[in-house]
Amino acid sequence: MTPARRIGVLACHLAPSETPPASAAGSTTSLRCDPCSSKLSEGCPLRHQGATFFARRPYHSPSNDGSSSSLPTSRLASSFERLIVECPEGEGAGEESSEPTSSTTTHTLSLNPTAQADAPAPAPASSSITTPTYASIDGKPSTYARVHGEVSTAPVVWSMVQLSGEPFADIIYEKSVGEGIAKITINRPERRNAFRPETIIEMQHAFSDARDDPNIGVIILTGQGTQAFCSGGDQAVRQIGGYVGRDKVPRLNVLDLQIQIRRLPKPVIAMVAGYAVGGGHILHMICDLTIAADNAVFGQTGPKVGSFDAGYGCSMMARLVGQKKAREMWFLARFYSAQEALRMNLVNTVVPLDQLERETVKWSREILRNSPTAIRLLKSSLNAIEDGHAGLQDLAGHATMLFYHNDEALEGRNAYLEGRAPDFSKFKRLP
Ligand SMILES: CC(C)(COP(=O)(O)OP(=O)(O)OC[C@H]1O[C@@H](n2cnc3c(N)ncnc32)[C@H](O)[C@@H]1OP(=O)(O)O)[C@@H](O)C(=O)NCCC(=O)NCCSC(=O)c1cc(O)c2ccccc2c1O
Repeated sequence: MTPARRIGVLACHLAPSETPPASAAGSTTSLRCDPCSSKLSEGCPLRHQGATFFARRPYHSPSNDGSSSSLPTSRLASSFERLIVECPEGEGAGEESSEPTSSTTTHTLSLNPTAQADAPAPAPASSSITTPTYASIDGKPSTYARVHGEVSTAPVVWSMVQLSGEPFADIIYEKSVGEGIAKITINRPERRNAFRPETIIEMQHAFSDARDDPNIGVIILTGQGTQAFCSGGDQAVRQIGGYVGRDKVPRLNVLDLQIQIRRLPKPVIAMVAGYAVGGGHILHMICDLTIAADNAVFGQTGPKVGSFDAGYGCSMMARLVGQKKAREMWFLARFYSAQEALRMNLVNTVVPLDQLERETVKWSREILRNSPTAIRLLKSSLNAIEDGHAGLQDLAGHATMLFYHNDEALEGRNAYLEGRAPDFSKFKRLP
């Protein structure tokens, strides 16, 4: 029998005495296939290779049946033929261990009695798919990792958003149900998601809504389909002076969108499949993070089509890839694979195309766990040194917002409204 592969086993809180029953059905009803959510007990119809399984109950909650055992925080690996559950004697089994340790009990459950005994084991998951959330000094989960647990990669339930006014024609705007993620999708796949003035105006409305919605903490920007994130300005509507929309006014309004994304006090993640070229390449660079599918292609085309973005398109790029490489990208206008882009620091990670949204959502959820004010200030601070007066103005605005939560600020306002001199004497002048 080919042994089932373990993709990575985290701490399992099943006590050694709690041996899972020989039938998988009873013990695995709360476990679901990570990519497709099918119940482990029923088998994954898509037979995802090397899928991880995870328990749906929240971490550290009592089990639904009222028993006192805490949730198995394991990320369980399975080949669908068999499920291996490693149960350490104590807490804190090592992650990614290849062999059971002496303090580990291994339970093997037969999941699919009809499976071929000599069926090939699934390929091990690429390390880029399961971006490790927590490193530790000894391979064992740190206290922080145990408290926070793994980030869920369960699929998001998206709900379409329609704002007042005309329905969106060039974009799709969605929000996750019960989570703080918004997704803006350029929806012109027949033009490789090239943007025209109307596309940009719709994106501006959606970004503005996501900025103002206090429930939204992360925004994903992407393109419809797998062929392109965005191929830049629609050359078919480019005329003298800019790109022309229904109102016949030539515009370069993507420049306003760049500023909007840059100034938005929430992280924006570019989720890139296929081509991110021309003005589309600059859009992904402006985003705070870029998650690339392995079919992604990056590059500038401007010099080939008689255009250039000498604003963020140059300064941002030079910061990301360095001056020499930026000159290469612009002067030669070559295209670069996702792996090359990773090596050039243009993107944060590369994942298989079919894992793209899953990984992007995982990153989003990881951000959403953290302090929104810390994230807000960090984005502004990371921008500030590059953005000169505008960057300082943005950072200073956040300082004012925080000060407005403070009694000292309220004393000033109250004194004014009450027609008296403010008494700031009780506020300490800290070192
Ligand atoms: C993106 C491609 C490399 C994809 O190649 P592929 O072979 O996969 O697909 P096709 O070439 O057959 O494309 C399918 C279909 O889409 C049309 N299309 C694709 N991109 C565009 C586009 N940008 N504009 C208009 N139409 C586009 C294509 O014509 C096909 O249509 P059919 O009817 O024939 O089916 C490749 O398509 C490609 O290289 N595209 C052009 C990329 C490009 O040059 N973009 C513009 C760069 S300039 C720019 O974006 C820009 C915009 C601004 O607003 C600025 C503002 C201020 C300063 C600078 C700006 C700026 O530089």
